[in-house]
Amino acid sequence: MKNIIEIKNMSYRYPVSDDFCLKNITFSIQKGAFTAIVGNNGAGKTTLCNAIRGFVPHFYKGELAGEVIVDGKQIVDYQLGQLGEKIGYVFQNPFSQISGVKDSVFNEVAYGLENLGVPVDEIIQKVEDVLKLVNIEHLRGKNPFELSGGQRQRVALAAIIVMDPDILVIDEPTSQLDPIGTEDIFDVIRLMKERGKTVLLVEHKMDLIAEYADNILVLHEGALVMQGPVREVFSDPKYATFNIQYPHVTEVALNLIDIGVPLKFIPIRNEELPKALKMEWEENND
Ligand SMILES: Nc1ncnc2c1ncn2[C@@H]1O[C@H](COP(=O)(O)OP(=O)(O)OP(=O)(O)O)[C@@H](O)[C@H]1O
Repeated sequence: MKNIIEIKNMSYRYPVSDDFCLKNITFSIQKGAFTAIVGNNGAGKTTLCNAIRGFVPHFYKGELAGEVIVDGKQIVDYQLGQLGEKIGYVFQNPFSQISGVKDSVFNEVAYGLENLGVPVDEIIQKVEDVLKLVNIEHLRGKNPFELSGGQRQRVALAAIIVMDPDILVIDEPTSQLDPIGTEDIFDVIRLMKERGKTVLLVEHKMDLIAEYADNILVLHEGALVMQGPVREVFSDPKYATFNIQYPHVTEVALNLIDIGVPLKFIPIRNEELPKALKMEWEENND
């Protein structure tokens, strides 16, 4: 499978800062993969997303070293507009994403397509499909500024999905949502993956990462300290050294191991803990 994103020895320093907030980062992402970026506050997750979508260095100047390659082309050789068509970016703060010039959710979601000059009947069809997908049909007539944070997060996601970009970079899409709303958003993201989209997601909810993502990048103080399939990273004792959350079930399992309860493997999804206990028990009682 082709690498759609390649980062080679990338370092970045913001203009006003003395220190590099991203340090010598190297990784690649295959087309169609769902990758979660995790790390403590200030680790550099949002800055890394901004480097991938070209805002570093096109918008935030500063000092960039190394290479950022998207779909075979260096990021510095793209126009920001070209990158905007290829990469849909959903902001951490849904309040930043609302355009402020549209008076209904329907028109807000249609806005990007209108700017591209897409024929009206096509716009209507696409917006209807996406409103249904993200489960906000009932909000179509509402003013985006009257919505709750969670509703705005859905509208922001819809406004990006409707543009049909190859890559989705999503920064904490569920911070304003309750557990049900959160699961709904992850279902939409899963659907995007099934449609062949490459997804990069910053998220603190590790249970959902364990459930849905393929790979994890672990950032710590600007360095990429671990990368690999979700199960490998959560099961690696090195992960514990960064004081980042685990999936709840993994936390419970590690506590059990600590007090001397052996497990056949380290579970990362809820349904796996009984399995790990049962396998261990059966092996010892044959
Ligand atoms: N515009 C900026 N100018 C200068 N420094 C910045 C800027 N934006 C972020 N930083 C600094 O860069 C570092 C990385 O910040 P970043 O927002 O990328 O981290 P993060 O992992 O996304 O954190 P959080 O989980 O809190 O969102 C931090 O030390 C932050 O203070």
